[in-house]
Amino acid sequence: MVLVLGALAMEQVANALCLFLVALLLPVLLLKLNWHGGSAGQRLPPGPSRLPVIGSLHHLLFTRIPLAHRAMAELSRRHGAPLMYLRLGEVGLVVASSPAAAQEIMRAHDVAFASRPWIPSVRPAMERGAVGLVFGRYGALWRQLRRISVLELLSAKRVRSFRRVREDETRRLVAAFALAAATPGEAVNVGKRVAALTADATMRAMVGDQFEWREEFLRAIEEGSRLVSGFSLGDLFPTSRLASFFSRTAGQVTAVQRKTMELMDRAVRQHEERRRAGTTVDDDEDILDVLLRVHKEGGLEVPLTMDIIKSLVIDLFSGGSDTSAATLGWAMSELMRNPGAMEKAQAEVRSRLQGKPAVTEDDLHNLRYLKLVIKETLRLHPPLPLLLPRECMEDRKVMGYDVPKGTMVLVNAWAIATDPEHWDDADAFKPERFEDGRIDFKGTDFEFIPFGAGRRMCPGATFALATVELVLASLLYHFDWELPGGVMPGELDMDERMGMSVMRKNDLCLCHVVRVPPYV
Ligand code: HEM
Repeated sequence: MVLVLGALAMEQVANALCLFLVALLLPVLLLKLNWHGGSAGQRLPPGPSRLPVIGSLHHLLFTRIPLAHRAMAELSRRHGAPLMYLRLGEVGLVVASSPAAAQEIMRAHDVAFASRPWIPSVRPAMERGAVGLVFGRYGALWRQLRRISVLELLSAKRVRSFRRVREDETRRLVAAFALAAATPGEAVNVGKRVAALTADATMRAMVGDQFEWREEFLRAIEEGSRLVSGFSLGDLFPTSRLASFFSRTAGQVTAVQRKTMELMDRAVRQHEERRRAGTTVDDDEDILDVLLRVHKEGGLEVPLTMDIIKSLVIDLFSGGSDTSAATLGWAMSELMRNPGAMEKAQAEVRSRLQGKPAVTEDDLHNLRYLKLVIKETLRLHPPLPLLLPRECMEDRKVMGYDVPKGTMVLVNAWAIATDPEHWDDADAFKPERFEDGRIDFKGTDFEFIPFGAGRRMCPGATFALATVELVLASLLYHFDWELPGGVMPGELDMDERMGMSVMRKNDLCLCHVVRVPPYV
């Protein structure tokens, strides 16, 4: 199953129902639970004070900062705790908010933190065998899926093989915007159109051009992500039967999982029929084709079941689509707020292409400034600001503190990448700061880790950048953009909302004129 636990959505943690239920359950839980702040002799990392039963939850709620990465950054700053301990209900949580803390977790102790937690909302779905890459526990199956993903499914060669899909989808987007430009002054919803493009391009790469159940699939994925991107009451109190009685999330997650697996079944049948009919050409394989071939060839250390194959495809789709859309939305927003950077990026792409009718992937190599714009966007707006949760598999000492086995661990990549201690003018959008090529997002510079680091680092960066670069270059090449209604650049709101990734809260609607007409 593809459920991406993007991060803790504070809106959900704080939702009224949860609070009401906590209040209702408090007396019962107080009798039932034995609150403690760590075993005797343990030296937990510092952090805010903890109350019986609810632990540190009240601190997160009272910061009144709706998004978890910002609330946790504020708490970590307030308590001077680059490695911070929180207790959310019964769940022990450690948050790393400095490059040194991140490096200890993802490099020095990488194996010990290489698993993912199965919170009660997702556990039933996982235990039914729907384990893919994102939620896979560290072990032989995960290692094998990781190897197949890195070497076969998301390799540079495979990503190149989807070039036609990306260029085709981008051409369609540009043609649609060119048509819309015929009505001067009318704003187009850039964010929404770009999200549809990344969904379609990713879906075509995963299951081919003929998947007829697009809408149903997208709806199910969105619902699944909504359900697992926050903590339900049952997740906060996993040992309480009362809490799990009130929490319906696990049942809802299982229902969504059934739906997505059923839709994937149809895709598998379609692919098998095509293969039997001999119409699949190796050069033209989509990701599902590759997995079915690997399955048929056999000889794997851990045999792949059909459920695992379907879960992996769903994982790659959910991992890949929203994150790229979010990056594009934020990149366009930052360029609109920073006309100097917009002008420079447009001048670069226009001077390199010299009036060609379309941007192709061959043109991207030369677009140096565009790549800096994308890096700076990922610094200020990492789509997964807390990466994905890890779980400590054995008692560990990190930065001199005890991290007990079973603790959930988050790395606040956003806090690290916007910390004035490590970045000059940290909040400003300055692509030039990456000009000297000293810092990259490959997982070795711990002050900039939008794709994570270590064994669980994102395997999809090449896939993502191929789409983001082509679409952004095309939007800047063909059109000039303006904020509607006389809004000044500095007035464009940058409010965030938590979905599968951290997206713009409000649609990015822009007016545009055609500068270089596309070839239609
Ligand atoms: C701008 C785009 C993207 C960003 C910023 C991003 C970021 C991340 C991050 C932060 C993680 C967690 C890393 C960790 O725990 O250390 C992750 C994991 C993952 N990503 Fe991405 N990602 C992007 C695009 C993609 C794409 C395009 C795909 C696939 C087509 C993908 C597939 C995955 C998978 C499968 C995992 C789980 C890996 C594992 O647990 O072993 N991502 N990504």
